[in-house]
Amino acid sequence: MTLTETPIAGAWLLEIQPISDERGFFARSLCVDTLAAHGLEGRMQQQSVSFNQRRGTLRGMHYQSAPHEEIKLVRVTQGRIYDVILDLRRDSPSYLRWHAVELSADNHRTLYIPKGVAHGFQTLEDHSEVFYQMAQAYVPGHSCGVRWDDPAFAIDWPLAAPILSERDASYPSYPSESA
Ligand SMILES: Cc1cn([C@H]2C[C@H](O)[C@@H](COP(=O)(O)OP(=O)(O)O[C@H]3O[C@H](C)C(=O)[C@H](O)[C@H]3O)O2)c(=O)[nH]c1=O
Repeated sequence: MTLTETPIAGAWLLEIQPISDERGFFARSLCVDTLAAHGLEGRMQQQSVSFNQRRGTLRGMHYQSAPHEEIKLVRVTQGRIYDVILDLRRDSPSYLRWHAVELSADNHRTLYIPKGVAHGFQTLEDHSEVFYQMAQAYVPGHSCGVRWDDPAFAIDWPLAAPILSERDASYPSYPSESA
């Protein structure tokens, strides 16, 4: 498994190193000690799955508010997504910067998302399934979000007219004094 830091401080891309033979391959996709050696948390509390019927579905941009901020590992077990992380940590050198990575069942990539960084994605294929592991539990009252299309972030999404939940379509604009 290799780790590459993204332009968002503390967010890392984990890639497998397949060991192939005539049957196919085997690969390590998560190692607590390897993450710890990079100062990252590998011990997860919960895992979830998000199934998305149609290409163009957009979920995000979500995070959990203090004191329940969450560390998240995201990968794709079916299909392909355009995965976006957005730094909302005011003290971060990458504050208000966003970064996108294509995650797919074929590339087996995992994104490590630190506390304070919002997450979202848009599916690039029908029937795309996203697998999450979180180091902190889900707390409904602390589930927050910012607008996918807020000019304060100017995130480039691949497909127009996304399929959105009512909630994701109705977040307020990011307060300009914060920007
Ligand atoms: C996240 C979550 C949701 N739920 C319930 C709440 C709703 O009744 C239902 C759907 O929730 P929501 O519309 O918030 O699901 P998504 O829009 O996929 O939210 C997720 O999408 C973005 C991209 C993420 O990074 C997070 O994993 C998460 O916020 O599942 C739970 O019971 N447990 C949970 O951990």
